[in-house]
Amino acid sequence: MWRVARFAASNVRSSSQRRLFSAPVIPGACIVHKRGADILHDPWFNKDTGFPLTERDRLGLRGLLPPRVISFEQQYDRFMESYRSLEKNTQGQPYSVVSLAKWRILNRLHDRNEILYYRALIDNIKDFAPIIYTPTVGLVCQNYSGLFRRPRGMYFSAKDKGEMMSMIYNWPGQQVDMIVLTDGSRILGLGDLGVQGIGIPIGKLDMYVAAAGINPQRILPVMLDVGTNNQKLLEDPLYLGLRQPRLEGEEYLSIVDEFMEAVHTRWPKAIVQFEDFQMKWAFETLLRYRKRFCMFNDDVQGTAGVALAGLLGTVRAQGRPLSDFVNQKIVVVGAGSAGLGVLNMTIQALSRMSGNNEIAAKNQCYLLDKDGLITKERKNLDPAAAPFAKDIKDAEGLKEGASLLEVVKKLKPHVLLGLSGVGGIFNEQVLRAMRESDSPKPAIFSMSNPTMNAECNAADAFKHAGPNIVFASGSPFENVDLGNGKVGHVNQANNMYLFPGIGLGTLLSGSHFITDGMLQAAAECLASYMTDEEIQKGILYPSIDSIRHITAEVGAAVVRAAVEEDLAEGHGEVGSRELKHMSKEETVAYVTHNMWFPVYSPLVHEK
Ligand SMILES: NC(=O)C1=CN([C@@H]2O[C@H](COP(=O)(O)OP(=O)(O)OC[C@H]3O[C@@H](n4cnc5c(N)ncnc54)[C@H](O)[C@@H]3O)[C@@H](O)[C@H]2O)C=CC1
Ligand SMILES: CC(=O)C(=O)O
Ligand SMILES: [Mg+2]
Repeated sequence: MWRVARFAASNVRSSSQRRLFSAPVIPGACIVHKRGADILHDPWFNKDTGFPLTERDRLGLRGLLPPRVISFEQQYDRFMESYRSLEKNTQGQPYSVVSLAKWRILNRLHDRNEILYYRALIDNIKDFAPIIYTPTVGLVCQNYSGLFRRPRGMYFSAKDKGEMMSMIYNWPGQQVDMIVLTDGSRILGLGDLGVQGIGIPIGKLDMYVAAAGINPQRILPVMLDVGTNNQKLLEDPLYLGLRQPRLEGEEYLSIVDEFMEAVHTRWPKAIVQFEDFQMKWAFETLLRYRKRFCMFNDDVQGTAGVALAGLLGTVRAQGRPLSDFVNQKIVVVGAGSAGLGVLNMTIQALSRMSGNNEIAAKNQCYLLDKDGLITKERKNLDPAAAPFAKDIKDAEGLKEGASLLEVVKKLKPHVLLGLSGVGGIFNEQVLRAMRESDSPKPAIFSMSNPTMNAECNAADAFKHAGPNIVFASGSPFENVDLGNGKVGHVNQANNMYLFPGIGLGTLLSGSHFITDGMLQAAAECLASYMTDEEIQKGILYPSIDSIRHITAEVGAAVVRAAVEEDLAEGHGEVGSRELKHMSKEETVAYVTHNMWFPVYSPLVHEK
């Protein structure tokens, strides 16, 4: 059962209290095995002009830097000034020019000085997330081969078969906690981008550092390059990946198997997040590895929890008790890894709430793909979508393959949720039809990324579907001015609100697996986070400014779920017994205490 009491408990926190949250600072000394110029060229240790004179002496840096020592705060201000002047100078230029220029300046800092980079990212997450994450990261992936200056992360290709166990030891970090892995086959809604998809693990891991406080020396973005079926890339002379069609079947799986074994051998406790795999491999690898390794699929499982939290929020926004969730008619558009993940978790929740009545739960939900409404009459029905296909007798007179417009007109759904990757399919007619929804506050979730692939934009949603809707999108949009001082609030329904907490909580619990119970606890925590006052205004998710706070809470919920399932073996000095005896507040404090925060720490040289 969903623990409804938690929703009431959430009301005691105000947004200002959340903003006051601050992470613990003061890390100890940091051991380096290099000296002199090698340190200046290592972004993990480099402090630029910030090295104190004594440290310059100790590390053989004296004379390699201009004499004046600049404080961290001055360095920070200098960077932000140059960022703001770039913003000013590029005003009015096309989106792609401006955002790529912003990405370049951030990327240069990332390559040079990670402490300063991550501090700037954490302090300006609202401005910078759209650059290092969706939508700009999509543009960066599309242009990756041209933008490439330095490698980041690791690249395992089909040509490395048999070598991965030794290759994994080429990574310079001693310990890795968090890996984000892609094969580049479905990058956001942009399709197969081959090796260029490495931008996604990099962006996701930046969010891990910023939101979850994972130490950047312990993260590893990985590209599994098994070829690409993108003809344009195969013909591009600058393309940096393998110029061959994608491996399929056993050949493909043997590459992923070898990588997973290699990772597990070197870092048995590392957590692997699978990201942006095309649907067939997303499901197959999840099934194959989730009981053997500590892994999850973000698109299937992370997205599901975020969507479910939003759907529960829409019930509260209607002024209804949560138990009314069982009466919501939900239309999901897109039957891929994300859409099916969402539907699966939603049906589980509906079913629990209606006394384990899965049939009643399924009756509330409708699924469409590129060929329209999916029913049991569908020829060549995808086995993954089959459990959600409508029995034609329960389809309210709708036919197999009915169009989106027909479905919306007939059903008058409470929720219209897009995960199709197709920009603009919630067109004017569809949105107007949502005015007839049976809900006083219909929900429109346009969750596909990046911005161009969103099913509709925020302004159109409020304009055509009316001012009463609650709106969420996968990529950020500005709030909409509805006139007369009213604001149409735009929520960002993105898995970034869960995956950092899922990874962090799993790490700190010491669990070897990520179970449905841990994922459900993460989703419940997010769902209960918003106050009734916020929800009434149509605000379903926290502001990205408080992502570190929500991540600590989600992380703690995941730890506690692992403890409940007797999977928590502890982390570092904290053993399973201590975890068992922690109260909820103590667990949050434990998680918060373990979040890394960027400050310069004294460097100590060791041979
Ligand atoms: N907001 C978030 O947190 C997340 C958003 N996404 C976004 O969701 C989108 C889909 O991702 P996946 O499910 O992994 O992709 P996928 O390729 O596995 O599935 C896409 C689905 O959309 C369907 N589709 C295509 N054209 C359609 C149309 N005209 N009408 C209805 N359905 C149509 C396809 O038949 C397929 O079932 C991507 O744009 C991705 O960026 C994915 C994960 C998280
Ligand atoms: C957000 C995300 O994971 C996606 O669009 O694929
Ligand atoms: Mg993804």
